[in-house]
Amino acid sequence: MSGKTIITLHEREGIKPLINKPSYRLWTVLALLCTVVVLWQPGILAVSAGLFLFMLLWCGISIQNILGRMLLLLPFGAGAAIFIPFHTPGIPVFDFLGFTATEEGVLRATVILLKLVNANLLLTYLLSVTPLFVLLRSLRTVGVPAILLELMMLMLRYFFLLKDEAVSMSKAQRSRGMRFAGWSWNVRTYRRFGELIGVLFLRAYQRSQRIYIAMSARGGLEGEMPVMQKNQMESRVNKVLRESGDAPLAIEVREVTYTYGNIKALNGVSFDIPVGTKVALMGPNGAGKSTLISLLNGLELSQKGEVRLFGEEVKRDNGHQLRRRVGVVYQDPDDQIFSMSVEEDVAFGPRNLGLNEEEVLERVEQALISVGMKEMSKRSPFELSYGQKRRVAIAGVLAMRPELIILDEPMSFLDPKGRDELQALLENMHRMGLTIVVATHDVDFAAEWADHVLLLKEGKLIASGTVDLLYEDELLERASLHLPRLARPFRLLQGAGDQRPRTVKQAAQMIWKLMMKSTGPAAEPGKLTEKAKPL
Ligand SMILES: Nc1ncnc2c1ncn2[C@@H]1O[C@H](COP(=O)(O)OP(=O)(O)OP(=O)(O)O)[C@@H](O)[C@H]1O
Repeated sequence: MSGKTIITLHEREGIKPLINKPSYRLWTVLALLCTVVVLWQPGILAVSAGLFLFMLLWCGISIQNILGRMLLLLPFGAGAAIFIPFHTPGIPVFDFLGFTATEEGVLRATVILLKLVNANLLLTYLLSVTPLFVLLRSLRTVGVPAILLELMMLMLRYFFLLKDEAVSMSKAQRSRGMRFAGWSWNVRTYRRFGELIGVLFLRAYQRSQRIYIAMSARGGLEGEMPVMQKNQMESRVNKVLRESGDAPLAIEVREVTYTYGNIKALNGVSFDIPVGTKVALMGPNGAGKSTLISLLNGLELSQKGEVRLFGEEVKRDNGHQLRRRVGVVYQDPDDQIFSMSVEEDVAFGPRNLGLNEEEVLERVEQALISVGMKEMSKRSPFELSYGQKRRVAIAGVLAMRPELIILDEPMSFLDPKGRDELQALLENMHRMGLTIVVATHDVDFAAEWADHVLLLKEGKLIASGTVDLLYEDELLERASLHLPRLARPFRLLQGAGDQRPRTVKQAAQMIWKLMMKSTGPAAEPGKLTEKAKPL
């Protein structure tokens, strides 16, 4: 453990907690703190300080860390050492600058200093061996109200958020030549610094709004929905679907319009998505994809038209119930993760469903296994890589066991291996029976993965259908997309322009067939067209 570390976010190797159960640890420290407060014998306090120091070293806490925390005592200790001996009546011992220190005063100052040292050692032990989120949870066992703990967690999240925003802004500004050199700042530097602080709070505010939406989407702000209620609702919806005799539809969007002020983000959009479909939602920047996602999740309500999820119209009063059947994974995982450990974060949604702790833990384990993050369950999410955070965000949604899952640009910032793994995970989720909607700009991924494509442009649905849409040049042009890479070589080969390989395997088979067909020298299939010939 580094000498700088004062609190710990996750369990660290090499640190022995001495008392394994965090709540027992907390109770023991509290009991010892009370004992230290009531003791007035300097001898006993000195011995206990020695014992606590030995205990800390035995636990594996570095001496730098202990000394670092002792420095925090300096202002209080100095106050006790300077004032108390001279202000306590009793037998005089020595004079200093005209003030007389008394025997009782020296004894009292020594005792107070020893008490401070003991308390500091105990708190160092507690904070060093107990991850912060575990500590906060164990405060429940000493009667701290749950709401207060939630508030503390959120405040901590806000603190980390500000820190992250400050670090990324400072990096971005320094990379563009900004410098805060030394103490000799000029007016321009102060002005820039002021702007920086203002923008920092604005960004943190915007991010906290997004976190609020993500919490709300996982039932965090609307109180518990008992599982019974959810089951009852499911059976009611399924009954409606059975009685209607239609193919079950996961999503029905009818003439939906949504505006921000005078900007029409969605304009008369209509489509149906049957249960179990893999949908790619595509379109250029500003097409209205994110707005549509907010409507599908019931976070926003359409101003005209209607949205139905699993046969039930999304309204203000049932939005939060339907939302629990629809999981959304936002583009930036930092908007979605707010708890102090991976497992706490994944457990957030199931706890809001009112499940018992055993079932919550079972769901958390399953969700973490399915995204390959079981090993990291105790880690702090804020210390993970971007790809790992995205997996945690997906696990958090999977643990809610939704029937429809919507992912906003899930491939962004992932390395090629991460993309392959995410695609495999999406396939897995689909096999589990989920309907999946992925908002993406990645045509190659959409062509390979999706069953159905929705093309949006300037708030209008310009096409809805199978992935064949992704091979229609005119549509691609209108939607600012390009032909899937696997199909491009075929456009350059005579007689093969209509080939639409979705996977590398299909492309290889098509090439093989073309090679088999190829016999004569002139216009045989598979020969390069004029366009493709080298000059
Ligand atoms: N909060 C907002 N206030 C005002 N206008 C907004 C707001 N959010 C989105 N818009 C506007 O609504 C339109 C649709 O935006 P939306 O974010 O839904 O598009 P998108 O397809 O998700 O874009 P991108 O691919 O860039 O994420 C855009 O013109 C955008 O400027």
